[in-house]
Amino acid sequence: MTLLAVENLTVTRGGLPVLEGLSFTLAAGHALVLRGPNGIGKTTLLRTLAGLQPALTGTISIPPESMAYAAHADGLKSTLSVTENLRFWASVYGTGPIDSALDRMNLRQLAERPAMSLSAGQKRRLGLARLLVTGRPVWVLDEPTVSLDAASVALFADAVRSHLAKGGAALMATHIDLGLHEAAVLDLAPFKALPPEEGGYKGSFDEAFS
Ligand SMILES: Nc1ncnc2c1ncn2[C@@H]1O[C@H](COP(=O)(O)OP(=O)(O)OP(=O)(O)O)[C@@H](O)[C@H]1O
Repeated sequence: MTLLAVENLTVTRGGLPVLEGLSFTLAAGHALVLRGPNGIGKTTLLRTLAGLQPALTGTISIPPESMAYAAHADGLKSTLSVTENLRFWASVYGTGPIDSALDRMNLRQLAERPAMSLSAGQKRRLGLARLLVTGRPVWVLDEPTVSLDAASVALFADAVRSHLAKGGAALMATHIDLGLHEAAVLDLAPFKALPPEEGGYKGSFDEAFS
């Protein structure tokens, strides 16, 4: 079953297309890793899918509300404890107990600590635990393992696997090997938008006057 279908998408940054003509599907139980050099547009694509910016052209089959987006800013409430943060998110998403998220991301020992007192990697673990309480089927993750040590990367990979096993899907931009060998890879290089002088971006100035 397809959970996410993207068709002929063009995404922009600073008003200019960065990726164009992008189509792909993501089925239940599958993970897709976005690859491409710095600046190709991975973050821009994920932000567009998450509804944080509009696409220039194309269609996205599901609304942002079906996705759980996690990026560099973790969206944590710094004065709330780890437990309170997770309870807060569980109430926002209308889901239930947070115990399994605490355990899965190895946060039990830190449960009463305010988020602001956590290390960068611990904050990242809390950010990933948030995904677990969203109950949303499609995870959209931008560099999810930044600051994580090897043990935490393994915890994260386990959490993704378990999400896939329950019929979820994950789309991830990452430069590191997550050890998720079942994940497919989408190379974004062929979708790099051409600058207008090389025949790219059909909505160019000249065309507007033709
Ligand atoms: N605020 C901005 N205004 C204009 N252009 C921007 C802005 N932010 C980023 N860009 C440009 O948009 C392009 C796509 O950036 P994006 O962050 O999506 O790439 P990325 O593939 O995620 O890169 P990385 O691997 O370094 O995280 C880059 O060429 C970048 O320089």
